[in-house]
Amino acid sequence: MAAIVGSPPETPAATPSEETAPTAFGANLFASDDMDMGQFDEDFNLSKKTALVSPSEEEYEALLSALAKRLEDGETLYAVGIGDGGAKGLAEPELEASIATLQSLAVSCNADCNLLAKRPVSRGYIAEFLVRKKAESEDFIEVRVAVVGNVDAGKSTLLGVLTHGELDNGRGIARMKLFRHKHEIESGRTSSVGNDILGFDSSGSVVNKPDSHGGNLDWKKICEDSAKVITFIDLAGHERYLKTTVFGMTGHMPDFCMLIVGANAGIVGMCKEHLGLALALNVPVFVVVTKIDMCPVNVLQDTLKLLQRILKSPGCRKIPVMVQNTDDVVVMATNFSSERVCPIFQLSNVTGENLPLLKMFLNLLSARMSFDEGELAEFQIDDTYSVPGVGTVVSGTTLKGVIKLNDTLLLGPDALGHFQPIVIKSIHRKRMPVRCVRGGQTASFSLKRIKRSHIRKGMVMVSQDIKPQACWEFEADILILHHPTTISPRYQAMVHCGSIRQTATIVSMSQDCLRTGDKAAVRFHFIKNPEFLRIDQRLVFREGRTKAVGNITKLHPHIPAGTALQQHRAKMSKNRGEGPGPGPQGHVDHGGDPDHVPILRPENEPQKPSKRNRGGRHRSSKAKENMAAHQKPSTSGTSLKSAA
Ligand SMILES: Nc1nc2c(ncn2[C@@H]2O[C@H](COP(=O)(O)OP(=O)(O)OP(=O)(O)O)[C@@H](O)[C@H]2O)c(=O)[nH]1
Repeated sequence: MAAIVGSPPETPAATPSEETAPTAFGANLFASDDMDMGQFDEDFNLSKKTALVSPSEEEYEALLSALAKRLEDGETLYAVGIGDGGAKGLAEPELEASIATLQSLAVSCNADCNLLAKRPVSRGYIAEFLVRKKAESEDFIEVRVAVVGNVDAGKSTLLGVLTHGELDNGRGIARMKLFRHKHEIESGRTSSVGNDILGFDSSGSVVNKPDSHGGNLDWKKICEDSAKVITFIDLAGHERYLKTTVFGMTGHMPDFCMLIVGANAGIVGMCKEHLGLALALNVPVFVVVTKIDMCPVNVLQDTLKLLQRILKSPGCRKIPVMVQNTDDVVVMATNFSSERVCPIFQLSNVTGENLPLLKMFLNLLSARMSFDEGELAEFQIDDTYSVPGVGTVVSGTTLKGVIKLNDTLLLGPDALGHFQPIVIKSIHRKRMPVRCVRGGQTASFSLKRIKRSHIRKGMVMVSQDIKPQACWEFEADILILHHPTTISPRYQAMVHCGSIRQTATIVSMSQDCLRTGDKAAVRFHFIKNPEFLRIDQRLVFREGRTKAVGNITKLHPHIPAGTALQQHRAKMSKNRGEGPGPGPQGHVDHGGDPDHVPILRPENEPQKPSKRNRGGRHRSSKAKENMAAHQKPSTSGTSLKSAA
C-alpha cells in the first residue's frame, strides 16, 4: 500500500465502554453560554445530571430554549443520567422522571424523542436519545456518503437493498434498480457517479417506499416525508473508472466514506486505493464487509484480521472497532466524526443479517459541513444537463451562504477567466422544488438564458459581492504519496480540487525533484481553463499510479484576456475625446478592482470570436487554446435522473 497520510491523532481510542459512551453528547446539552443562570436557585444547573428530574416552571423554560437552540441543526443526541453532580447514572424513578421531561420538551419543539439505548452503570442507569425535529415541508438534514470498494464487493447491491428495502438473491437482482446505463445493466458494473437516497423520518424509520410496479422510488415524496436524507454517492469499483471515482470523492463533497469489502475476496484491487483516497481527503471512513452468508468462517476471519492490520498501520492510524450491537452503533455514531475511529460492520445483503445495525448507524450520522447564514453564497457545479422544456440545469453543492429563487449570482470562470451574471430560475433539492438552499446542501438550478455548452464541471456560481477571480496558476504544499521515479518541473498530471478536474503543469517547486514521501511547495499552471480556487482547499494530483495530495496555499489571480483590448479601446476613445460612456450590458460592479475587467459582451451571450479573428490568421496561440476550450461542448450526462 502506498504511504498514506491520515489526520494527526486526536482523541484516544473510542471503544464501546461505559466511560467513552457519552462523551459526544448529553452531559452539557442544556448548558449554553447565553443562559443567565442568576435567576435560578443556586443549585440549579442546566448541565446537572438531575436537571430534568423535576424542573420548576422557570427552569423548564430555560431547558426548552436550550433544547430549541440545539435543534437548530435539526437534531441532537442526548444521554439522560450524565452530567455534573457525581458519578454517571440515575435511579430508575429519577430516570423515568427525566425521560418524561425530555419527551415533553421535545414535543414543545415539534421534535420526536427516540430511545437509542438504556444501560446500567455504577449509580443506576443512563438512557441515550435521539431528539429530531419533525419533517418540515421543504427542509431536511442532508448527509452525503461516498460508497467505494473494489469491483464486485457488493456496493450497488447494498445500496439497492438499503434504498429499496428488498434483499438480494446473490445474483445481482438488487443492484438492477440502480444502474443508470444500458452497459451497466449488461455488465453488472457501475461506471458513473450515481446518487441514491435513503430517507429517515423524525422517529428514525426509513421512509423509502418503492412503487409496486417497477420498484421505482419517488424522490420528491421521500424528501417530503424525511427529516434526514442520506445521499449515497455510488462510485465505480473498476480501475478503469478510477478518474470518475476520484471526481466523486472530491467533487461531490462526501461527509463520510463507506468502504465496501467482499468477505470472500478480501482486501483486493482498488480497495486500498479507495481507502487511501478517503484518508488523503480527510473523509472519515467506515467499512462494511458484505457476503458473510457465503463466506467460510476462516476466510472471513482472515479478511477481518488483514483489514484491522491495514487500518492500524502507520499509513492509516485508525482505530478499527467491530460493530456488533445497538450500543456499539450509538457509541460509534457519536464518536465517528473524530475521523480516528473506523467502525466495521459485517453483513449479508442476501439474508439481511446485521443490516438493521447499519441502518441505525446511518440514521445517526450527522453532516460535517457547517453552515453560517452570514456568509456569501458559493456553489460548485459538478454536472450540467439540458432538460427539454426547462433549459440548462446545473447540479452541485452549496458550499456557503444561502441561494434563493431569482437570485443573481456570478457564473464562471469561462475560458477567458470571466464571470457572468446569471439568474436562478428554479431550485430542486433531490428533485423536490424548493425556494432556497443553504451551505452544505446539494441542489440543481435551472438557469436563465445560458447554453449548457457554456458551462463546465468545476465552474462556480458565487455571490456578486465575492468579486471572484480566476486563476491559471496557484501554489500548494503537496506530499507525494507515490511515484515510481522522480517528479520535476514541467511534469503534468490531473488536479482534482472540489469539482475541478483539469490537467496542470508544475511550473516550479521548492526542491529540484520529488520522490515518494517528499513534501514540497509547488506552483501549478492549469493547461486549459483558469479556475476559481480558495486558499486551504484540499487537492489530489494524480496521473496513473502517481498520487500526491496537498493544500492550496497561494492564488495567482488571472488578469482576463480582454484587458489589453479594453485598455486599447479606452485609449482610443479617450483620444477621440469621448467620455467613458455607459458600461456594456452585463457589466458587473467589481468595486474598482484594478485587476478586474468587465465582460465585453451582452448579458448571458456566449463568448464568440470577433469577426476579424474568425479567419484565425491573427490569433495568438493562447487565444486559440482559450477559444477551443470555450467552444468544446460539455460531455457530461444528459438526463436529469441523477441530478441532485
Ligand atoms: N451471497 C451474497 N451475494 C452478494 C452480497 N452482496 C452482493 N452480492 C452479489 O455480488 C455481486 C456483485 O455485487 P455488486 O453490487 O454489483 O458489486 P459492486 O461492488 O457494486 O460492483 P461494481 O459496480 O462493478 O463496482 C452480485 O451478483 C450480488 O448479487 C451478499 O451479501 N451475499
